[in-house]
Amino acid sequence: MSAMSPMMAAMRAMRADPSVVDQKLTRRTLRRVVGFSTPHRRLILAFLFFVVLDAALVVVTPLLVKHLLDDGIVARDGSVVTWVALAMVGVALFDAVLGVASGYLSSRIGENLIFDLRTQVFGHVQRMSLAFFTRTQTGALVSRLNNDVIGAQRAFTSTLSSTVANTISVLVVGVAMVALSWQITLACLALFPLLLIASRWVGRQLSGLTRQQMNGNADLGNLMTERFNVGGALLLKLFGRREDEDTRYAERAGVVRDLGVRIALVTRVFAATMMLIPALATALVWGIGGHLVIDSTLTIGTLTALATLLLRLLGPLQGLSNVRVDVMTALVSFDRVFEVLDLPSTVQEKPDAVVLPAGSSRLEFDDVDFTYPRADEVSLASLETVARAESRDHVQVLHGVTFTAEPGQMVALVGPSGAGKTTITHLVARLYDATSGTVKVGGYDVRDLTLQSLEDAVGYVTQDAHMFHDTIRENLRYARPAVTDEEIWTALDAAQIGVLVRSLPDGLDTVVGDRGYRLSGGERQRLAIARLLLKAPPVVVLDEATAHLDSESEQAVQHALDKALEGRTSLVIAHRLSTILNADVILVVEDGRITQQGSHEALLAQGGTYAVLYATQFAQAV
Ligand SMILES: Nc1ncnc2c1ncn2[C@@H]1O[C@H](COP(=O)(O)OP(=O)(O)OP(=O)(O)O)[C@@H](O)[C@H]1O
Repeated sequence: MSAMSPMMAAMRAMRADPSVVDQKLTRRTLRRVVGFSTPHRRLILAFLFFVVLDAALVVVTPLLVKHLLDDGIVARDGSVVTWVALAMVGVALFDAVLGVASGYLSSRIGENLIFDLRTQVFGHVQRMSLAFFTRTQTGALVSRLNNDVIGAQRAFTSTLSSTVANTISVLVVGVAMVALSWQITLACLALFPLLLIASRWVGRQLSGLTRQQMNGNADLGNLMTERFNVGGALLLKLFGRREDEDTRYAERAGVVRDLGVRIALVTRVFAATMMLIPALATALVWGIGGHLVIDSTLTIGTLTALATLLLRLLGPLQGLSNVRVDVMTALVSFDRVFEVLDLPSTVQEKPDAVVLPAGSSRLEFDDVDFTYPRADEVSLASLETVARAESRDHVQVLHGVTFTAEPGQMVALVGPSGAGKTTITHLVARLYDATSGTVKVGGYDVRDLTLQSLEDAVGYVTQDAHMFHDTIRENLRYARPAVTDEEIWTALDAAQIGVLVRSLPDGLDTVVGDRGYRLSGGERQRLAIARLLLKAPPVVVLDEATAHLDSESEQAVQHALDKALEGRTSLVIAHRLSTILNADVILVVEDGRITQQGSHEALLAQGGTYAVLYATQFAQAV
């Protein structure tokens, strides 16, 4: 009568990992689960009402059969036969309607719950600091958003309904059977422990095998995502490792295949047992009952009803034997979702944060120290697989960084690789927070500002300017959704990429591939500059492309940049001679410290690191 067959439900429950029962579930988890269900309590109550009614209906048909046999057929009363047969039709119709109604309610509740959980987790994850994303494995996170959310939903639909339905069924059927013949009921019940032992054994086998199978499948999935993204596929080709990859994949796929066979075998053994025990019990009922009928202690109708009821007891009993694992599995899923929801972001907006006045553009670093946060501060161990080993403290990356960029000034950062230039730029828009010292925009400590107003004020163009897999138009509208096509073209022209976009057959509707891959480095950066122009922030942070562009694109990018930085305060990681020549202030970053600062001429006259850097990195471009 329930939507899922008892056999299927039992198998699913057994595949669940029994170790989940050992998990500690706090009252808090339960309270939160109840909290999530509260908005849907009316639906849930209606649903439970239907489930209970449906479960109680289990005994009606067998009792009708008894009536039909004893008072109709044996008593040779045709009207009873007709009446009972019609009643059976009525019960069947009623049951069908109940099934549809409870199915509808169950999916309404389940889908609402998935919706609530999904939107909350998505909203929360979006607001995590960048540190979280640098640590977390995307696959693990996506799986948490998809699988666990669905697992949690099960608690409310299948588990809740099957537990309630099974309990009611066992009670109602049990009472009916005892009322009909307590002797036969007892004899049958003696067989059920056998069923429990069998299902426990299969459960243990299956959960172990299933866990291995899930890990195996995850392995296969990871291998494919790593190898089949553009970067991985490129690496694979460049190193000519096709055969090795074939072997590696075949090995892992082989493990999954063998496990599949073993799981199927255990499942068949279980299915056979599930068929055998009811068959034995039925033989018992007919054997003992048959004698009782001959002795006239029992009517034929009662015996038939008992035999039918017996079969209806089996599924619910089986379901209840696994209820603990079932409920706990669902609750563990909730716990795993809550774990993500509870992870605080290291970059938080203060409750009394103020909005940065429009046009504020003075940028100031005052004695800023910075150490990248440790894994346990920003992420969940369960969302990263490899980084677990790393638990040592990170070394300090920035030491007492102090400088000011007055409104409209261009400040260039130069220094050896790994010196901390990118890290400095990350502190401006609070991608990370300084460990000590202050970063100010427009005279406000960035930690006192609303995140939105700070993000609106600071625009970034990174080296690997990311584009979503969408059209050029949509990628540019990301900067300002209300922008018109005309404004887009103006920005594209200013960024020196208008001609190229016009020459594309689909123009603004051209889809830029995953990570904007179909564009060259220079084109992608110019597109990113157009996006920045549309956003028009007063402060610009720019990481110039290191790749050598041909002189034409070099010039185009240069013009685009001139436009982008015009009238704005900018912090530029400089790789180009013209940038350092144009910069108002150049900061030389070495080992996280600013060791020299001043104009190009002044620094050159000072000698030291700058003079060396200039000679090695920039001067050959002259
Ligand atoms: N997410 C991170 N977690 C931990 N350490 C990091 C992280 N990002 C960078 N680092 C470390 O911080 C130091 C400074 O890196 P940063 O990227 O700021 O240097 P950079 O001067 O921009 O170098 P490049 O010119 O090569 O880009 C490096 O030692 C780097 O290993």
